[in-house]
Formats: sequence, C-alpha cells, structure tokens
Amino acid sequence: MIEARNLWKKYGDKVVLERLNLRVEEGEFITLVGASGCGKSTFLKMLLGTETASSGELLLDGKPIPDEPGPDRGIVFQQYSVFPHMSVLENVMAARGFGRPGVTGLLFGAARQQARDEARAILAEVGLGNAESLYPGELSGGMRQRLAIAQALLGQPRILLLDEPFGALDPGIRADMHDLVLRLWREYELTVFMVTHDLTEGFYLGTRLWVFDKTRLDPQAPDAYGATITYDLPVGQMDGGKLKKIDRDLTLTARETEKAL
Ligand SMILES: Nc1ncnc2c1ncn2[C@@H]1O[C@H](COP(=O)(O)OP(=O)(O)OP(=O)(O)O)[C@@H](O)[C@H]1O
Repeated sequence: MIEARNLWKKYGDKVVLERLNLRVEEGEFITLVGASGCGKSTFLKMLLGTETASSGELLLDGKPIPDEPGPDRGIVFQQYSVFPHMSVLENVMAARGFGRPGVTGLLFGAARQQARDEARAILAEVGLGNAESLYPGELSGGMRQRLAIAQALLGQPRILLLDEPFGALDPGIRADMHDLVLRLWREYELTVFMVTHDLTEGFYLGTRLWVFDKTRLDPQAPDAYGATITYDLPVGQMDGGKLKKIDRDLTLTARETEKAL
C-alpha cells in the first residue's frame, strides 16, 4: 500500500530524513518513536502531502503520494485548532464543508442536513454524542482530541495519521483514548501511523514499531546527516488476514527495548 524508496528529506542544507526504504500493508498500525527533532512529524507530513520528498519516492498504491492533503488521509495533532466560536457539531460540519469543492465550502439545504447527520454519527462514534452543543472552551483535553479524531475521520480516510495525539492527556484519559483508537482502527479497517514519545504506548497500540535515529554523525556538521529507521519491530501479528494483538507483558517489553536501544 505505502512504499518508500530511498526517501530523503532536507530543509536547505539540513538533512532531516535519509535513506528510508519501507513497505506498509493495508491495515497495519505503525507506531513511530525517536528523539525529539529526528523527523517523525516530517514523515507524517510527507504522508499527508503537506511536505514533499527532497529525493526518492513515497508511493501510495504504486503512485506518488499527492502533494496536497486528501480525504483518504486524516490527521490528528497533539494540539488541535478548532473554531472557538462554533459548537462541537458545527466544528465537525465545518471540517466536512471545507473538504468539499467550492470557494467557501459552505453547505446549504439538503447538503447541510446530510453533513449534520454525518457529523452526529461520527460524534457518536467517538463518544461525543452528548457534547454536540458544547463549545471547544468547555471541553476537556480528552474530549478535544475526540473532536479532532472525529474531524480526521470525516472524509472516510484509509490512512489515519496521529502526531502525538495523547501526549498532553492524563494517564487515565489516555487509556480511554487507546481503547477508542483501537476500536476505530478495527472498525474502519484503517492503516494508522502514530508518533508517540511513550514507548509503552507504542508497543501497546502498534502492530509494528519503528525507531527513528541517526546512524551517522559528524560533530563538526550536525545537520549533514539525517535520521532513518533503525529498528522495525513487529509488535503484533497477522491472523488470517486480520490483525490481532498479541498478549504480552507490556511494561517488561518496553523496558527491555529501552535497554536494547
Ligand atoms: N518547515 C521547516 N523548515 C525548516 N526546518 C524544519 C521545518 N520543519 C521541521 N524542520 C526541522 O526538521 C527537524 C525534524 O522536525 P520534526 O518536527 O519532524 O521532528 P520530530 O521527530 O517530529 O520531533 P518532536 O518529537 O519533537 O515532535 C527539526 O530539526 C526541525 O527543526
């Protein structure tokens, strides 16, 4: 489904990512970990289409990823910007409208009613069915991320990109969000790429964990080399074409890996 062939990303003379070669099949749940600033978000942006490769290829179904976001790819950031003066329902409807052709993306009549119905359905899916008339300022951090996920799912994406979506949440809330993401991943048969700083989270959620790191370093020229994927660890298993999580002692596995890294 997704393939990178000798993919590089540079900003000016600064090499951020280098020599990425990878293949991802439909339905995988990839978790990305690595030091701050090593290019994980940049890689997600390349998948989204807001950043382009400096060289090499990034392919979706054998064709170059379009260099602009499309409905087949949804993204959730750690801090999500919503319209503060619009209710939860209106925010979701606005996201739907903006995804449509037209100058303003405004919806009228039957299209508006359909957008409202779709927005209500997706809000119920993410557990915000009773919060549609609240304003963003009235939402907890977890509810705000549920809203962001609802917006990301609106275009019925095949690929969901999550950039540290739960980094700012309390542990209890994070556990609820993990349940939500795993349910949505299975229900919508998504392919997920999720950046996290939490290795345990990476092991728990993913079917495959990637570690981004630099393999070469020039102390005189710190920007001369970029990061690449240094570990590609299977942390789940395929079961008759369906992905199934394997039971494991998560804490132990994460600790073992931290030691190994
Ligand atoms: N638009 C840009 N122009 C120039 N440099 C950029 C740009 N975007 C990112 N960078 C640089 O690219 C490098 C990788 O950034 P990126 O945000 O992808 O890292 P990251 O691994 O996601 O970090 P973090 O875990 O802290 O979010 C950083 O050094 C950053 O300063």
